[in-house]
Amino acid sequence: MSCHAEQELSTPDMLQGHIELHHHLFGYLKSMALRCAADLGVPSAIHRRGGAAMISDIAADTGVHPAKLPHLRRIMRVLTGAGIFAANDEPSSPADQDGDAAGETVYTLTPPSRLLVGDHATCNMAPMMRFLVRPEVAAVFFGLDAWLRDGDTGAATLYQAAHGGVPAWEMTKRDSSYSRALNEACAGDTSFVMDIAVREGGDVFRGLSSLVDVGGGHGAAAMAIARAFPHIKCSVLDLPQAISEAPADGTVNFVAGNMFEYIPPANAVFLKYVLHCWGEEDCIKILQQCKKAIPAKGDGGKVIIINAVVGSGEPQDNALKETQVLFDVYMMGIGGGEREEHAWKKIFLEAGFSDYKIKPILGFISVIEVYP
Ligand SMILES: C[S@@+](CC[C@H](N)C(=O)[O-])C[C@H]1O[C@@H](n2cnc3c(N)ncnc32)[C@H](O)[C@@H]1O
Repeated sequence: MSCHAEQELSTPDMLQGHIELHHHLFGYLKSMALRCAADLGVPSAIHRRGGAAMISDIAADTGVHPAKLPHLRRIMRVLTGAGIFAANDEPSSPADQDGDAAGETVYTLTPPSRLLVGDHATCNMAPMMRFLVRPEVAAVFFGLDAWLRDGDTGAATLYQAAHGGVPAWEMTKRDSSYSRALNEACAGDTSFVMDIAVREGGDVFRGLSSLVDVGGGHGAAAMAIARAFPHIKCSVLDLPQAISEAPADGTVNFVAGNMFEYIPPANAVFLKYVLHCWGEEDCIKILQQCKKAIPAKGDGGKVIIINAVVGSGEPQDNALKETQVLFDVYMMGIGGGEREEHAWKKIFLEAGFSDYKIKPILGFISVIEVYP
């Protein structure tokens, strides 16, 4: 039996549709190839060779077995096609992969692979690659259609539906390797975003003498703030499973606790990438606790949020819009979502705050100051 489309589409349209479907269906191979290159340290290897390297150099520097050189070439070919690396003379067909000509290919870095050079201290995004393709994370989205049809899940998130009812932040308690991978991913991303936040939105920290980073994980944001503004006494509040593995170097004070119950007092509460993990009601509860922790209206207290504000920032190109949509679906999986300004405003007002100010710093990522 032929499918419906075969009777309706011209042959060129069928071919095009077939190609595009495969492009999307194999999309996960790009994610896996990217994770592989990040784990092998390919971007750093190219960087150490002065920014340009042949496949044999990359293999030698990353510990790839010489017998696997043709396979590494295939991976590099996928990633070059995806814009992660650039190549001077990319082989034109898979049949050329093992030929001599392919041996001459010189790979260079592009902006995305430059973000994968180095370690945490130098803004490394590699831990995020590792985390986002973990089986526990990918598994969340396998049940999407069933979850959408199911009206009986009550408050259960897609994450819980995929993990036998266990919420995301309970999983970090049960599985220390998952917890470590998440915290390392957040720390890598944070060191990158905080560089920009301090540069573009640093004014929000001026005049503060103390700050508590709520849901601050391993303290990367608090440490960045303490480095840029040494007079601010910075603390981090997070769940015990995150705090127990935090690298305490004395720069910031770590407190294990639950933000729904108590937040230690400070001039300002800082929340980076926390509220988009939660639905509206939970955000209001968290912000009510934040309000109790800061000085009252007129006494300089505020909440500083770093999160996406959908539709904010410069006019958006398609890649940025698509990234925003993907972030939103990912957060939906955990039980939250990305918000437009009107949704943020509703939450702030319902939590008892009187005003707010949004400053876009990186695409749709903004610094939001919220005042009692
Ligand atoms: C997406 S991560 C963001 C981490 C960090 N702020 C960043 O931007 O890198 C969310 C953090 O919230 C923490 N968290 C979740 N539930 C919490 C709770 N009830 N109390 C305190 N922290 C919590 C998690 O452990 C995790 O570190």
